[in-house]
Amino acid sequence: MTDIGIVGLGRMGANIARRLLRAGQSCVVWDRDPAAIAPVVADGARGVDDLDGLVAALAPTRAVWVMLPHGDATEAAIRRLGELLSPGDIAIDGGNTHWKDDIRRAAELRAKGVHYLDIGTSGGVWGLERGYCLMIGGEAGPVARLAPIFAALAPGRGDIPETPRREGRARNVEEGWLHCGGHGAGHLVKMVHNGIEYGMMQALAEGLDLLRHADSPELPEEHRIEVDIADVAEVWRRGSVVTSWLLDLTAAALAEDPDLAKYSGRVGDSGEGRWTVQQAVETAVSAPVLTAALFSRFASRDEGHFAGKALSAMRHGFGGHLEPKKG
Ligand SMILES: O=C(CO)[C@H](O)[C@H](O)COP(=O)(O)O
Repeated sequence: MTDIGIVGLGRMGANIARRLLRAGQSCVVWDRDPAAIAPVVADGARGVDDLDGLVAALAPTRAVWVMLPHGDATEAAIRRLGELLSPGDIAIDGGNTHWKDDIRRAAELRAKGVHYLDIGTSGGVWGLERGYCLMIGGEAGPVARLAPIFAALAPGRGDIPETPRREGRARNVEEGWLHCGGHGAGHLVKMVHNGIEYGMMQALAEGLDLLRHADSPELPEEHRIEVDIADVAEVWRRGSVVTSWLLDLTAAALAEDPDLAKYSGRVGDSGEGRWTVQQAVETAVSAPVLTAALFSRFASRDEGHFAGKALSAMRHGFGGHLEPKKG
C-alpha cells in the first residue's frame, strides 16, 4: 500500500494516523490547525500545508481518509477532494456522516471516476491502543484494496472467544472490520450503533441513579438502603450480565468521584441518536428505548422547562395545587 492521506487530526484522526504509523504504514497528514499537525509529524507522518498539497504528495492511486466533524467541514473536504482526486482514487469519510449524504456523494464522485467509502469508526479516544471497529460501505473493489489499512486499524481477534458456528463467514469480521454493503451501509450501521449506545448508556445511568436514591426520604425509614454505587458498578464488571465497556468507563468515573461533581448533568448529542429515531419513524420500526434515551438527553438540558410549567399550570387549574417558583 502506498501512502494514505489523513485529513483532520482531532481526537480521532490523529490517533488513526498514529495507529497506521505504528503498523508501518506511511501517512501524509493535514489539519487546518497547524498546531495539530506537528505532533503527528513528530510521530512519523509527513505533514502538508493544505488539502491540495496532501493530494499532490500522494502517489496514484490515492486514498484519502477524512476524519472531521460531520456537516459542513466534511462536506467541504469531500467536495474539494472530488476536484483534486483522479479516476481510481478513493475518498473516505470516516466520521459520523448521515448515510443518505454518502449515497449522494458517492454518485457525485462516481461521475468523476473517484471511489467513495463511508466508514463508521468506533473506538473513540481509546482507539490508538484498542483498535477501531470499522463499519464500511461502498464498492467491493476499493474495500479489497484498502484491506491492509483496515486490518491495521482494527483491534484484531484479541482474546475474544470465537463465536460458534461462524464457519464459512468472512474472517476479517472477527478482526473488527466489516464491509457492511454498498454506499451508505457503513454509516447506517454506525448510526444505529450509536443509537444503541444511547440506550445502553441511559439504562446504566438510570439504574445507578435508582440505587443512589435508594435511601431517599421519599421512602419510609425502614425501607431506606444506602448503596455505594461505585462498588456496585465495580462488582457488575465481574461476571455480571451487564458487563460492557460502557460499564467499565462508568466504574472508573465513579471510583474517581462517586458524585460525578465535575459534570452538570446536561447531556449533549452529536446527531446520530436523532437520525436513528428518524430512521425508526421512516421505516415504521418501534424503537422506544432508543427514542426515550434521546429524549432524556433533551430533558437533561432543562431549557426553559416549559412543559413542566404547563403541567404545573394544569395541576393548579384543576386541583388548586401550588408549586413554588424555582428560586
Ligand atoms: O461516535 C461516537 C461514539 O461511538 C462519538 O463519540 C459520538 O460523539 C457519540 O455520540 P453523541 O455525541 O451523540 O453522544
